[in-house]
Amino acid sequence: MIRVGVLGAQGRVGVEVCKAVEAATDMELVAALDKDDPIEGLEGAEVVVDFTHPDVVMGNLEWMIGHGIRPVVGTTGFDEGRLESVRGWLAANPGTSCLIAPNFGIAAVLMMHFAQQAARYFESVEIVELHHPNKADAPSGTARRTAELVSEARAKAGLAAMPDATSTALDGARGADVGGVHVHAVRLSGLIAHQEVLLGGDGETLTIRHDTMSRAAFTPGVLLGVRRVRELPGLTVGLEPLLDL
Ligand SMILES: NC(=O)C1=CN([C@@H]2O[C@H](COP(=O)(O)OP(=O)(O)OC[C@H]3O[C@@H](n4cnc5c(N)ncnc54)[C@H](OP(=O)(O)O)[C@@H]3O)[C@@H](O)[C@H]2O)C=CC1
Ligand SMILES: O=C(O)C1=N[C@H](C(=O)O)C[C@H](O)C1
Repeated sequence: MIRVGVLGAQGRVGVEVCKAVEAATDMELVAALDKDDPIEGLEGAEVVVDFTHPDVVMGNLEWMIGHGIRPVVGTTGFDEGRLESVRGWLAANPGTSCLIAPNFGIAAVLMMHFAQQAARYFESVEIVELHHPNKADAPSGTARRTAELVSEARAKAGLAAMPDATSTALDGARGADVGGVHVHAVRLSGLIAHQEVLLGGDGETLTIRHDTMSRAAFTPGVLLGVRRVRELPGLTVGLEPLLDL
């Protein structure tokens, strides 16, 4: 049995993760903590799933890694500086490991993978992410990661900057620039999490779209991460290696 803790257990995703861990025959839910619970409540856990908030996740990670707990992290807001800090904590605590995935939905991971594969064939790529209005961060972790993967694929293929003659624009009209890829964030009641990657070339376009219909969609990927994080070395970013992508 894997002894699992959940941080953010009363949140929108945390509730689903607790249910999934309790239903898994190879896991025991030993701690389900939320905002005002002392983090020491995680001490009996081998693996802890974190779905909290970008403002608190770094403190959680430093504490967990320092206590030999392996984190499986869904919380977003990671940039290269934050990932480097996590690598430092892991290096100071040999034998630990950590998985951080901007999206645990299998279809979402495939959407990112397909966008990365398609990127080198098109001169233009833009990303539109659409989420519920209670989301803390923009753009989404998934959109940021997709843009990074697309940007890397374009650089590897030697593509030039995308065509864009805009010389006058209202602030924000062209979205955020992530590695040269424009990312647009929509916040709309009624939505959960959605993304379109728009690719354009000579006289044709390709749209890759992903829709999350239920937050239960994240739990198979989270359980996979919990089962496999112990065999991963150091820091793993993204679920791709666990899906052989
Ligand atoms: N990787 C993935 O597949 C996915 C990632 N996410 C990400 O996960 C994060 C959480 O999303 P979501 O569940 O919608 O957010 P919620 O706000 O619904 O849940 C977060 C929970 O964490 C609690 N919390 C805040 N601070 C702490 C703390 N220090 N210790 C323990 N619990 C704390 C919050 O309490 P309170 O409300 O009182 O502040 C809340 O109950 C976001 O960053 C989101 O982008 C979301 C979906 C999928
Ligand atoms: O906050 C959310 O809801 C989600 N957050 C993740 C992100 O920022 O990419 C994953 C998914 O989009 C849902």
